[in-house]
Amino acid sequence: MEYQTTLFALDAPGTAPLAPERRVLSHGAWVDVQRSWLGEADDVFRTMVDEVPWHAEQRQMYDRVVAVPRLLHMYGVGAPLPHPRLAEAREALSAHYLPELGEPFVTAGCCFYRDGHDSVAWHGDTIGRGRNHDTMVAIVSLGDPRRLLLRPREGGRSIAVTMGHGDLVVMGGSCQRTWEHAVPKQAHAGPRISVQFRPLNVF
Ligand SMILES: O=C(O)CCC(=O)C(=O)O
Ligand SMILES: [Fe+2]
Repeated sequence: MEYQTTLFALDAPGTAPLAPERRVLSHGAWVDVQRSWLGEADDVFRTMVDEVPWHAEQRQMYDRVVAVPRLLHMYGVGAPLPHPRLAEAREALSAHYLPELGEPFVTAGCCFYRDGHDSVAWHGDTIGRGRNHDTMVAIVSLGDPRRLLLRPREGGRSIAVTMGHGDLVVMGGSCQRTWEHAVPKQAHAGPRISVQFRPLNVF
């Protein structure tokens, strides 16, 4: 019986068919959202907590060195991902977005937000191609829900997208250069992992 269950689980498609809903923003930016997309999200989360070689980073802020408030690991081009569902997810995203993106997703940047104190400040992923060209960053979220805030660089109202367990959120078009995003601190939050799939030369 155990054996059968395992076989079925392995046979099951890892991810639901991709049919995200698009929210068109100003300046040629957009976000796609598909709730509960990733298969076996619980198992992917647990595996990542235990097996990703998480490390802390520090950065210079004016005259001080401060801890980056989250743990990080980057799976570069060709690096095996820590769970087969993630490899499937990347393939499915590459296939679905290829006509629009023109290239595959090849890297997987991972962030571990240990609790509500961990966060990421306002920024765009503008190192490399995202500085001057349209591109995409596809985020799979695992664990506790957190808010992704987005705001136009020129000023204007921000929008919030809650990223829940297994949800897919794709930032596309000019989003990295005409908008900024952040994951703000919040009073109460359990652990959350974010996996960000990016094309070559987008950081
Ligand atoms: O936590 C997230 O999903 C977003 C992280 C992010 O924006 C980044 O690492 O560039
Ligand atoms: Fe980012």
